[in-house]
Amino acid sequence: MSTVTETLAATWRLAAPYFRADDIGEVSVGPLGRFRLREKWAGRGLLAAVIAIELAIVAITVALNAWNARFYDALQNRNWDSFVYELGFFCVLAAVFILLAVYQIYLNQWLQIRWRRWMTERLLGEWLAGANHYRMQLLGESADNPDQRIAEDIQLFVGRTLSLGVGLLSAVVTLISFVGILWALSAQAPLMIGGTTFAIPGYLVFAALIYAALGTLLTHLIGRALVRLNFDQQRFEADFRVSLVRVRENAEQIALLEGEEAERTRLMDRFANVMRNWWAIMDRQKRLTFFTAGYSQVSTVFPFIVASPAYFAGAFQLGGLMQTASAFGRVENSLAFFISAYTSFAEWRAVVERLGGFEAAARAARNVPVTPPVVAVARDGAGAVSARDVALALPDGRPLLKVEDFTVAAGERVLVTGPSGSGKSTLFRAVGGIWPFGDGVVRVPDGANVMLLPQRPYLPVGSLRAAVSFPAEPGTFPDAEIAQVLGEVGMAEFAERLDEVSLWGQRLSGGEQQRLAFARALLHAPDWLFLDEATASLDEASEAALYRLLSERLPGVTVVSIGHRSTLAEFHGRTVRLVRDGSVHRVAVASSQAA
Ligand SMILES: Nc1ncnc2c1ncn2[C@@H]1O[C@H](COP(=O)(O)OP(=O)(O)OP(=O)(O)O)[C@@H](O)[C@H]1O
Repeated sequence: MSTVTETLAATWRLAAPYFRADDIGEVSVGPLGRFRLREKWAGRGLLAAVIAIELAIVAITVALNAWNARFYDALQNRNWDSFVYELGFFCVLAAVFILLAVYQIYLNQWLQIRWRRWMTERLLGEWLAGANHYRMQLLGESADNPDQRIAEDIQLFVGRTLSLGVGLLSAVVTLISFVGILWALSAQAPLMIGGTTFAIPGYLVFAALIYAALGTLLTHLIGRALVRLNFDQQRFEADFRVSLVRVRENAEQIALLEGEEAERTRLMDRFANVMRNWWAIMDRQKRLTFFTAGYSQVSTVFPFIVASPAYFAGAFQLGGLMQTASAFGRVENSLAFFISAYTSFAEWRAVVERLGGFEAAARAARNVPVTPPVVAVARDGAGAVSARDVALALPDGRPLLKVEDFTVAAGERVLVTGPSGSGKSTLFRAVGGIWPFGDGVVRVPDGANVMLLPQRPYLPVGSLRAAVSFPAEPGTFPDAEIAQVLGEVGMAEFAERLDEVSLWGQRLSGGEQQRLAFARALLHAPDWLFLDEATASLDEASEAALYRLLSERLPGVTVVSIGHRSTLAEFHGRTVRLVRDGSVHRVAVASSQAA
């Protein structure tokens, strides 16, 4: 757990960039129309308005406090005119207060959504840029559950930072204003006990300060464990949710393997963490509430107890007593800001830590490809993809594959084989530029249009058109062209259903998904096509048909395939094998003849 200064520093790092953002945003101000201005000015303007309103509200509470004295004096003196006048005065203050309260929330929410949109865009950028999301996942735990970070934590961060920040400001200003008032009241009504006057300047202030400081300290001691507990709760909830999502995504396999019981047990195990932590939170919360509830009850009468000797000694009227009680309450309230804000403060700290951790993980992942030793991709391969003296390693540094010479000239067709786990897919990842772990340079021709088809193609949720066009936007390819390639890969019946929205990744059979991936390749027409067991789910005849289709439709394309089937060799000019060499594998035959 970080210290308070670390939390504040982390908050600053997270929050400040928005208020310095130079991108142009649009602000619509009701009937005044729309304005285009830099986002930082929209943010700063809204923040200034929120703060100004908060300060105006404090000014109204000060005015109400003075009104208290006059109003209760009017009641005590049975002064009708004064009573009516004060009622009118109150109505004016109340009307202004209502207006301020409404716009305080409205402008606050406006700022929240602009700030959140900006942060979401930035974090999404950091996460998705240059395959960073993939590297972050490889690097491990510190960036767990990015969905929660981006969807939930940003919202909480913006909301809590504003409410705590503005609340703190309001508490400080209120404190200063009412300490002044209480000080003046202490002079007006000195402390009298048993007929003796004690000349303690500002005794009401000290009574309020000691009372509130004691409350804050005890709250901190009882409630501080909640920081860790809230942090863990969010994590356990997210783990549970992710496990549920995985069941949904793998419903078919779980059903076929009758793995429901195992899944139920696993899910309930995850939920047990949620429960255990929840019980710990309940226990802490109970102790804290015992204290805070008791404290707030005592607070109702405490100022009267402190000020009553002066009242009963006749040092001031009912108005003075009520004003004292109200000022006392304000001082104590603003000092005890942390008491009521304790839980949200704890939650906020947890959010700041998670977001800070996520940003740090994104930075670390971004640095991996630029901190040697790395596997770099140079776009200077003269007509060939080549890896010479490249060592591929696992993310933890363990060596995986030695590549003395792996060269594929443009137009070649090469099959890569080797035992499971020898590093074939990892070799492709290195060529694709997403595997920086290891040492050496992979050279790819400048401007080469490379496409990789994995065994399980990714099909985004949406229309079939979007699925087949990915990674291009739907609409990039004319429907007629999509229909044609679908027909060519043996999926003619789907040409009518391009608008249909579905979880295509779950609905289509494994073989259909692989056909769809080939359709995608035909649409994008790359110069270099890397197929990682991309036909493994198809029967041999269909596999042969797809390879023949590739030759016809993309005659110049270079094809590098990973595959285990011997029948694949006939579609390739040569085979490259990965063989075991001690504890690692190496590319053994750089250019054997076709098997
Ligand atoms: N993110 C990772 N963290 C740790 N180990 C990994 C990671 N990714 C891959 N590996 C390991 O690296 C080795 C090579 O994996 P790779 O997928 O390249 O093998 P492969 O030759 O393509 O295997 P297969 O033929 O079974 O698909 C495997 O032992 C795998 O467990």
